[in-house]
Amino acid sequence: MSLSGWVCLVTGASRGIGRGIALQLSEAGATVYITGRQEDTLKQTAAQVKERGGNCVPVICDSTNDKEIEDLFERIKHEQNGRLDILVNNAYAGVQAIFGNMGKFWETDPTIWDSINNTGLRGHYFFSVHASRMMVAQGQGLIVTISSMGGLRYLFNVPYGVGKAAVSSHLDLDYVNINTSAVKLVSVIKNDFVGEWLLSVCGPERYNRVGFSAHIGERTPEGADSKIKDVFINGETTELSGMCIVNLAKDKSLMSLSGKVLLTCDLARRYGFQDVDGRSVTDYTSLKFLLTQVPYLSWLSVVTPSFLHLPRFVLTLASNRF
Ligand SMILES: NC(=O)c1ccc[n+]([C@@H]2O[C@H](COP(=O)([O-])OP(=O)(O)OC[C@H]3O[C@@H](n4cnc5c(N)ncnc54)[C@H](O)[C@@H]3O)[C@@H](O)[C@H]2O)c1
Repeated sequence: MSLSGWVCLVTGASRGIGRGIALQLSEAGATVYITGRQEDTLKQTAAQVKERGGNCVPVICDSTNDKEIEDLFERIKHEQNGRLDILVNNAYAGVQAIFGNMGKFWETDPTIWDSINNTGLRGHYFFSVHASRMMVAQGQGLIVTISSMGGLRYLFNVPYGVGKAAVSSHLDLDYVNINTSAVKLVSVIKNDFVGEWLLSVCGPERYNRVGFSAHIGERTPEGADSKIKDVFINGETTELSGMCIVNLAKDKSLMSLSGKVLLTCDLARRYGFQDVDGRSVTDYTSLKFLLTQVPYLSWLSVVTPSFLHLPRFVLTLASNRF
C-alpha cells in the first residue's frame, strides 16, 4: 500500500485521531505535513513518525488564524512544487467544551459555539479552499473531513450537531476529479481526552495513564463500571481512521464515494482490514450488534448472522428532518 511520493496534510495531529492518521499515512510512505498549536506536542508526533521510518513535517499553524493557514499552503507549494494529494481536516478544539456543556442550549454559555466551530468548521473550510486551489490546478486530490454520528442526528449539544452536519456536506468538486469525502466516525475512539476522562472517573491509583498513552488499547481501567469499560474496550484506536484514508486513497473507485459520509466500519469491511491492535472493527450497523443493545432481546444476537446490516436508508430516515 505505497503512498510513496504523495504529499499529505493532516490538521490537528499533535494528539488523538490526527496523530493516528499521520502515523498511518507516513507509514504508507507519504510525506505528511502536520499542524497544531504547540511545538512540543507536534514534535512528539514527528518523533513517533520517525521511529516508524516515516517522514513528516511539523508546522505550527492555528486553524483559527487565517494568515498562518495561508503561509502553510505557500510553504507546501514552495517545498513540494505545488503538489498536495490529500488534506485531512481533523483539528478540533471542541471535545472538552462538549463534555462540559451537554445541557439545554439556552442554559449553556453561547461562546461554546466558537470553541466548537471556529476550528472544527470554519477552519476546515479555509483549509479546504486553499487545498482545493492546489488540487484543482493539478487535476486531482482527496479531501477527508473527520465527522461524527452527531452530523446525522442530535448528539451532545446544538453547536456540535451544527458543526458536524455542516462538515458532512459535499464540497461539490467532482467536476475536477477532486474527491471530497466526509469520513464519519462512529464509536468512542481511545484518544487522550477519553483517557483523561477515564482517569477522572477511576482515580489515578486504578488507572495508569502512562500505559494508556504509550500503548493504545492495551489497558482498561480497573474498577470502572462495566458500561464505561465496555465503551472503552470497544473503542476504535486512533489509527483506524488513518487506515481508512490510506485505503481510500488507493481505491480505484474513489470517485464513486465522493461527497458521501463513510462509516469507518464500512470501510474496514470494504477493504478487509482489522484495527491496528488486531481487533475486528465493531460494526454498529449490524443487526447482531444492535440486538446486543436491546434489553431482553440481546440473547437473539447469539443466533443472528453478522452479515445482516441495517439498510443505509434506515440511517437516512433516522436523520430525516421532514
Ligand atoms: N474521540 C472520539 O470518540 C471521536 C468520535 C467521533 C468523531 N471524533 C472527531 O474526531 C476529530 C478529532 O478528535 P480527537 O478525539 O482526536 O480530538 P483531540 O481533542 O484529542 O484532538 C484534536 C486535535 O486538534 C488540535 N487542535 C485543536 N484546536 C486547534 C487549532 N485551533 N489549530 C490547530 N490544531 C488544533 C489539538 O491540538 C489536537 O491535536 C474531531 O472532529 C472529533 O469530533 C472523535
